[in-house]
Amino acid sequence: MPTAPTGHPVSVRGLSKDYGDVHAVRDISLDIHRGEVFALLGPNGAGKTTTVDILTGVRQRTSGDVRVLGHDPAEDPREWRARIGVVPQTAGAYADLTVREVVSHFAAMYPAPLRTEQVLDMVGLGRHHRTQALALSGGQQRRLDVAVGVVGDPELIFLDEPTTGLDPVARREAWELVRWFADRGRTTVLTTHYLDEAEELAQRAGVVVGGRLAACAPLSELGGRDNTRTHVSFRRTAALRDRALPALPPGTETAHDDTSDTVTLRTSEPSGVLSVLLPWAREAGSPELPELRVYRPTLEEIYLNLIDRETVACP
Ligand SMILES: Nc1ncnc2c1ncn2[C@@H]1O[C@H](COP(=O)(O)OP(=O)(O)OP(=O)(O)O)[C@@H](O)[C@H]1O
Repeated sequence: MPTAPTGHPVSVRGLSKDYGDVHAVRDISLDIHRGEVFALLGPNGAGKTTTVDILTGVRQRTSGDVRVLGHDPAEDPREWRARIGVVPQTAGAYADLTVREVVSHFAAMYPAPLRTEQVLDMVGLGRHHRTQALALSGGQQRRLDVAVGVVGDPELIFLDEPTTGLDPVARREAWELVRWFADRGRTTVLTTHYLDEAEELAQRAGVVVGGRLAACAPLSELGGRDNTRTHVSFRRTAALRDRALPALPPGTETAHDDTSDTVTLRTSEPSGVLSVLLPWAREAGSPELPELRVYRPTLEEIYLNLIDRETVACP
């Protein structure tokens, strides 16, 4: 049964999952677009793995409507399973086989798999193809999980924290692999705690908090990031402490952190702020403003601010 060409590879409406009294996923609505890398972000225990497990047919939902490549994963049809690739959070337990044998074994389950050697090279295990899987290091084992998950050349790939435990070189190899699939028009759902990884790879992200979708947007717009103001901050010297701030450009917001005695000015006119701030400091006998910083909030700061958001839908 083919997917409707206009349909999204993943479409979720009102998804909820309870484990007894624990409401792990609450009323999530989400569309993942064809060909995109979609990052699923959120703190520990937020409900990301539960969501991925439902989308991949590993767990049953409590309520809601879910379509993955046009099918309900709860029905788990065999030909549908061959079209998705899954790298679960927990590492696979491979029998007493070499790395090459493990990947070949999984490749044989798919109608049109990638070449085993190619996949091993892509995950950086080419040199280790004769090594017993049980003898691999933790990071190498993780690379083998990735190889097993993608060897079927899937249309849709679920990667649940694929780079946890990988060294920086291996992480970048994993990123290359995600990009390689994206270039082939494949769709990827990437769960990660690494915001730099999301920023490198994903076009859009959903932030799950307490089982709810707290934000869903292109990475560049997440949490209103595109509209965020520039922050101008400095530590007050004794000379500045008792002086009122100068007249700042209209709309500038002022905040003060008592612990560090730091003033932060949020503005859409950072040059205008500096042009009145610096003469003001000079006149006060403090020509250098200690710890002067001019910056836009990072993705991490935006993410941390999102934790208290209301539920949103993700069209
Ligand atoms: N099999 C289970 N039985 C009972 N509760 C569960 C089960 N699996 C998960 N939970 C609970 O459901 C909630 C969501 O867990 P889940 O593993 O989906 O979170 P997560 O966002 O993937 O977390 P992490 O980032 O730590 O992997 C947590 O409160 C967790 O304790």
